[in-house]
Amino acid sequence: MNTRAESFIAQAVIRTAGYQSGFGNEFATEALPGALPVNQNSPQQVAYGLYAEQLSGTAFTAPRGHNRRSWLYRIRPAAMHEPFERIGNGLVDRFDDVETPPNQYRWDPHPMPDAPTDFVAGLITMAGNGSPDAQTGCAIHLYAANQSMTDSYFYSADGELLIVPQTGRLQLLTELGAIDIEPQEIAVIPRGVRFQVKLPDGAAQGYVCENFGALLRLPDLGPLGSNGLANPRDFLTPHAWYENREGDFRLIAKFGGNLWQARIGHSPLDVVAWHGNYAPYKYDLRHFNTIGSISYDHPDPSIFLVLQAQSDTPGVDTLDFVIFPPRWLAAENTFRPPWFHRNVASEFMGLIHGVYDAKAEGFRPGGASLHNCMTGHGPDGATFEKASRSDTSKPDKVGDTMAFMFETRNVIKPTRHALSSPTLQKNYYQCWMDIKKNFDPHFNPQHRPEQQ
Ligand SMILES: O=C(O)Cc1cc(O)ccc1O
Ligand SMILES: [Fe+2]
Repeated sequence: MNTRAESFIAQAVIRTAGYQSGFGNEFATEALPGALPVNQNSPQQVAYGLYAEQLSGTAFTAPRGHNRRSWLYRIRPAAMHEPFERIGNGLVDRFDDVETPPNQYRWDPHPMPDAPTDFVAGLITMAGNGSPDAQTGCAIHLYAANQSMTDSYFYSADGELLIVPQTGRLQLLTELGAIDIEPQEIAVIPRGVRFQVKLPDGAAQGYVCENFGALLRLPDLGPLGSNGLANPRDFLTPHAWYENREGDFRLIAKFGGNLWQARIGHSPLDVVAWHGNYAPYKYDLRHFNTIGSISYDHPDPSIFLVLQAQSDTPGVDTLDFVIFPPRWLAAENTFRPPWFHRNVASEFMGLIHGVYDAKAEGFRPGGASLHNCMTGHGPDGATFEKASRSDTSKPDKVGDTMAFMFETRNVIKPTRHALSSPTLQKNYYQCWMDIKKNFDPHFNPQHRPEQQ
């Protein structure tokens, strides 16, 4: 890395000291004073000799409440690069060419690579559904990287990227500014936005959900009222930041499920000013205002919904991002952990930190699990035994935890790699096999424990 590049990264660190707050706001930000045009988007000549460019994330005619676009004022237009050519996909894989068994699956964390590997080379597709062509569904990737990106830049034309770090901080240098995130924070990079990933800790691992469908948004709150869950002001978008850097660089695109590469003679992170509502953002999961039962029974996990991608069917999302944060359990005379269940939806889970309250052991931070449409799952045997005998007259804190779920309308299809990976736990199903038969046809209902 040359010193010039380093000085710009240092500048990025300074600029990220503050962010613009609010979800999907109309932001306006300039790294040089007066770079934004006044009263119009596309003047005949832009200040500082910049080029005006519109970046649209929704159809031009999408209703105003859903319409997302930004105007970028940049040193060179995004069109300036050599033609793209196919490169190897690495472990970025398709998920539609292997039959999906209706089994429960769980994986240990993926090992860190030995060879130098940056964020893009470190992507491992685990599962997915739908397709970028149909603009619905998602791909679920892990990443394991030990090298910062220096001379390459990346974007996905297939979907917006929801990045969930599990170990190691990330510095996301994007066209629209720089975002720093650490485990228990997330970031969303919109479809098409070019970026580079630096690793301030030298290595990082985590999860990425690539959302092919409608843009992620905050859910309606219904009877909860006007506050709660993820509050809009906690979503942070960077200020404009740019680098004025020339060299022999590579622009890597994910397009139609494949990786493509073009030579580019300058950094595409050259946006000096921008305004609009199509921009990357970060969110600290520890700010989630968790709502739960204070009477009896464990509620549906929809109360833990952070972000949703809506489908055309009201109430049915193509993708839900749900978290299971630290919280008090106070419900009485009830089985407090997640119950046994089967759903029409499909569930891919990850663990960022601590222990997940439905699984006594085996679900490791950095690992993953998959329970597809109508596949039976729920607490493991040990968790069931403990929770069905615990004292529910006192509240209990689930303290040391941060699990999450990518929940989808359609079946989540694991990739060939995921199904053959050494990290796959072959005996996962055993966690339910020791559940005791307690059935007693002579049980006297008069003697049952107190009910609601
Ligand atoms: O399967 C899981 O562990 C996720 C989950 C959690 C919960 O609290 C209720 C339902 C559900 O699917
Ligand atoms: Fe579940």
